[in-house]
Amino acid sequence: MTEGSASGGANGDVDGAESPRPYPVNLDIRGRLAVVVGGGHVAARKVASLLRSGAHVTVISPAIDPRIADEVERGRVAWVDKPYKSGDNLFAAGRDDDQTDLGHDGDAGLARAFIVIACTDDPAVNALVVHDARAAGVPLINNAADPVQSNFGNVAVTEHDGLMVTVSTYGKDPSRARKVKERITRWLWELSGRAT
Ligand SMILES: C[C@@]1(CC(=O)O)c2cc3[nH]c(cc4nc(cc5[nH]c(cc(n2)[C@H]1CCC(=O)O)[C@@](C)(CC(=O)O)[C@@H]5CCC(=O)O)C(CC(=O)O)=C4CCC(=O)O)c(CCC(=O)O)c3CC(=O)O
Ligand SMILES: NC(=O)C1=CN([C@@H]2O[C@H](COP(=O)(O)OP(=O)(O)OC[C@H]3O[C@@H](n4cnc5c(N)ncnc54)[C@H](O)[C@@H]3O)[C@@H](O)[C@H]2O)C=CC1
Repeated sequence: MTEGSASGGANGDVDGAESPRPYPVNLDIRGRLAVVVGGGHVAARKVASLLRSGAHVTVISPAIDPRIADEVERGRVAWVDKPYKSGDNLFAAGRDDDQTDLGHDGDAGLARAFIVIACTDDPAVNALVVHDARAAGVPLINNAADPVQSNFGNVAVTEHDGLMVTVSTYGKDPSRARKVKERITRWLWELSGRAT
């Protein structure tokens, strides 16, 4: 049984009134190591939000989206320029602080991560990353293509004038979450327009 599957995954099925809901929190991840495996469109979005929250981000992928490349260029993201491989010594290129030294020879590569997000376009690789992250004791694990394998889900976020509003569909309809978030954003701007 996969982690969290008893409740349909942390952000999976939440149908009946008796089903447990995901526990909503605001996490302090400043200075924590976040490893994103995959470097495409989805990775670019996750990297941006991890950076906004002050995480130290390492991306493992043979290719990266221009938005990630830009952050690598600016020294804000460490890039391990190769396909994911279990147990690799992932001493991150481009930054030598302890946070991105993911392991020495023999260490499980992901062991120092606080958050791991698997978002390659290969389901087998994503599943392997989730497996390795669990084995390494990583606290927070997300498979962007499979909520049932995740123990947390990403949410749509809008911020305005000291307010943060987050929207979730329990993993069921991410586009709906984005659309509702966009409406809330417009509404918050309208409200603040009236207030002034
Ligand atoms: C479960 C979850 C896992 C997680 O990422 O944690 C997940 C999973 C999946 N998303 C899929 C598709 C898309 N997701 C987006 C966008 C967002 N997805 C986000 C979150 C989540 N997505 C989590 C649940 C959120 C919730 O509970 O509602 C947002 C809110 C936050 C963020 O990513 O930062 C962000 C909006 C950002 C914003 O603008 O605010 C778009 C683009 C769009 O809509 O613009 C598309 C293309 C839509 C299309 O194709 O129509 C697929 C199908 C993939 C496939 O078919 O291959 C899966 C897999 C599956 O559902 O099984
Ligand atoms: N959670 C979410 O918000 C969403 C999730 N998805 C899912 O996320 C996955 C990725 O989608 P996109 O980013 O649009 O794909 P993409 O094609 O833009 O990017 C895939 C990335 O994975 C990398 N990759 C491939 N094999 C790899 C390996 N062995 N090791 C490391 N990196 C590897 C590629 O180099 C590329 O950078 C898809 O499976 C899709 O189902 C899609 C849309 C939204």
